[in-house]
Amino acid sequence: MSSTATLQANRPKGSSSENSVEGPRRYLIGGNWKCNGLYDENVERINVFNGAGAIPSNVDVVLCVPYIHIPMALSLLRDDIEVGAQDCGNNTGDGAFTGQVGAHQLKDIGCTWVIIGHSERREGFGMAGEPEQLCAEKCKIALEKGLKVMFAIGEKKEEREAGTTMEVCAKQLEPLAAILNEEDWANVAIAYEPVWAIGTGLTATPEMAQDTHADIRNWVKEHVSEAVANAVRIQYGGSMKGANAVDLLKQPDIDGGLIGGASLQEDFFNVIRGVPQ
Ligand SMILES: O=C(CO)COP(=O)(O)O
Repeated sequence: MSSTATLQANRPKGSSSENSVEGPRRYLIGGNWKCNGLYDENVERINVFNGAGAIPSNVDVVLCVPYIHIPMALSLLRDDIEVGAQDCGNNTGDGAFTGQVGAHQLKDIGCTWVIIGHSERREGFGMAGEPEQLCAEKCKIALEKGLKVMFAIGEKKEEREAGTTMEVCAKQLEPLAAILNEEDWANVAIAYEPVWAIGTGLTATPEMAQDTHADIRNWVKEHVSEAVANAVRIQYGGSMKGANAVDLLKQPDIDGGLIGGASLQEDFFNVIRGVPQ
C-alpha cells in the first residue's frame, strides 16, 4: 500500500467544512455506505461519482465508506468530496483493543469525518449496543484527534407515536452537551435520523422533519448557546433520495442530509444538486 503521504496528496487541506458562525450555514451532504460493496464494486461507484458533474459551491460533501475501503477512496475519489468513517473506537490511542479502529488512525490515514452514534450502532445488530454516554465520549475523542463528527440521533417508531421524539433526542444530546466545549461544536453536525425512516422508504414529511429540526436547534440554544444553535448544521437522514431531497432541503432548519441507500448510486448527486441555490 502507498504511504499516508501519497494517500493524502490530492486531498483538500484544512477544514473548509466546519460550521461557520458567520454567514449562512453551508449544506452538508453525507453518504453512508454502511457495510455494502466488495472492493471492485466500490471502485466502480467511486468512478461513477468522479464523473457525476459539479458540486454546488454552498455544499460540503463527505462519503463514509467501509473502513477497509478508506485507503482506496482516499486515493481514487475526486478531491471535492471528503472521505469519512462510519464509526471509531473509544480508545484515545494505540493499545490492546482487538478489532477497534481508533480516531487517531482515521485522522492519520486522511479521513476528515466520522459518523458517531448511528442508530444501527446504538441498537447493536445482535451485539451490545452503544449507550448514550459512550457515543458522547467517542465524539469527544474523535474531535480531540482532529476529526469532524456527524453525531446521529433519532427516535424509534413507537417513540414518535408516543409523542416522545424530542425527549429521546434530548436524552441522546445531553451527554454530548455535557462533554463538549463551545469550540468543539464548530466541528460537529447533528444528523437527525428517525429510526423508522431508515432504509424503510418511509421519509418524514418535510414539515415533520422541519419541526423536529427546529426543536433540536432550540434545545441546543437552551443547553449549549445561541451561537452554537445558529451555526450547527442539522442533517436529515432516513430514505432521503433525489426525489424527495429538494423539499426537505428547502426547510429552514434542514442543513443537509445523511444518505444511506441512495448514496450507493448516482442518485446521491441528485441529492447534492437538490440544495437550494
Ligand atoms: O441510515 C441512514 C444514513 O446514515 C439512512 O439510510 P437510508 O437513506 O438508506 O434510509
